[in-house]
Amino acid sequence: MKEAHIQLDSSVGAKAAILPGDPARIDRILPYLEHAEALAYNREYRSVAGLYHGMKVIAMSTGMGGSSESIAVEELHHIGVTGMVRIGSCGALQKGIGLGDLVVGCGAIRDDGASKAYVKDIYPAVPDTDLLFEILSAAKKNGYPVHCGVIHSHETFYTDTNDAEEAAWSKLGVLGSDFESAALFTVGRIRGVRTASILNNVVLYGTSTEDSIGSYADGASLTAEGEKREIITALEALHACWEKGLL
Ligand SMILES: O=P(O)(O)O[C@H]1O[C@H](CO)[C@@H](O)[C@H]1O
Ligand SMILES: O=c1cc[nH]c(=O)[nH]1
Repeated sequence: MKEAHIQLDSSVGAKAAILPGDPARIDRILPYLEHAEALAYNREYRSVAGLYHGMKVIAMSTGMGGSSESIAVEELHHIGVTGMVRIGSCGALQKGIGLGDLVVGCGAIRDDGASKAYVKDIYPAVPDTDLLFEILSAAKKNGYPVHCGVIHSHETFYTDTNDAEEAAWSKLGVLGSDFESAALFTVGRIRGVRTASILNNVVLYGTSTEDSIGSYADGASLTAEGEKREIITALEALHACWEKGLL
């Protein structure tokens, strides 16, 4: 039977998945896959499957926010996926993180709602160590600018307190903000799924979030390059784990 939201079942036969937020990003993943086939498009969940150096991989969008992310993780887990890497976008919280630089979370602040629905927020949101190691190895081997540290997953943007909260996290050395990584790490850990998150920085610290995200949507070149970097890094890392029999 097909999963209710992602509309996929275990006949896909993939252990690995890369997870952008935006359904449009799926088109830009396709050139990296062989024998790619469209699978489903229900709500925010658009999926394709293909081969990456012999490894079957699903690319599926998860939409915006921790609740959509948590449903994606649960339903992909039900159909047999054991390794998931988010390829998202973020806003930098530190000067010195350039547009298109990769921000890799070694842990995420659980300022979202979904992860708290699973477990008290004293439980840490951390990625899988093997996937994290392979991500950093691949990014460094390819010469990509990469920053690894604590990231902040928040629930939404337009609250009256968002700017003040981000300034406070910045002072504490947090690298950047997204919406979904904390839910991905938390639900992945609880369900025994390997997860990790690579974020393409689309907002320089101290600049307008809305304008910068608009430029990214319009295909601005530095952030388009960052997106290519995160796709390649995610596929290489998943493949390395798959070859080692970890997925
Ligand atoms: O580009 P994606 O992967 O959606 O990631 C980021 O962009 C969205 C906000 O613009 C949020 O989902 C945030 O996490
Ligand atoms: O500034 C940003 C950009 C993308 N996603 C976020 O959560 N924040």
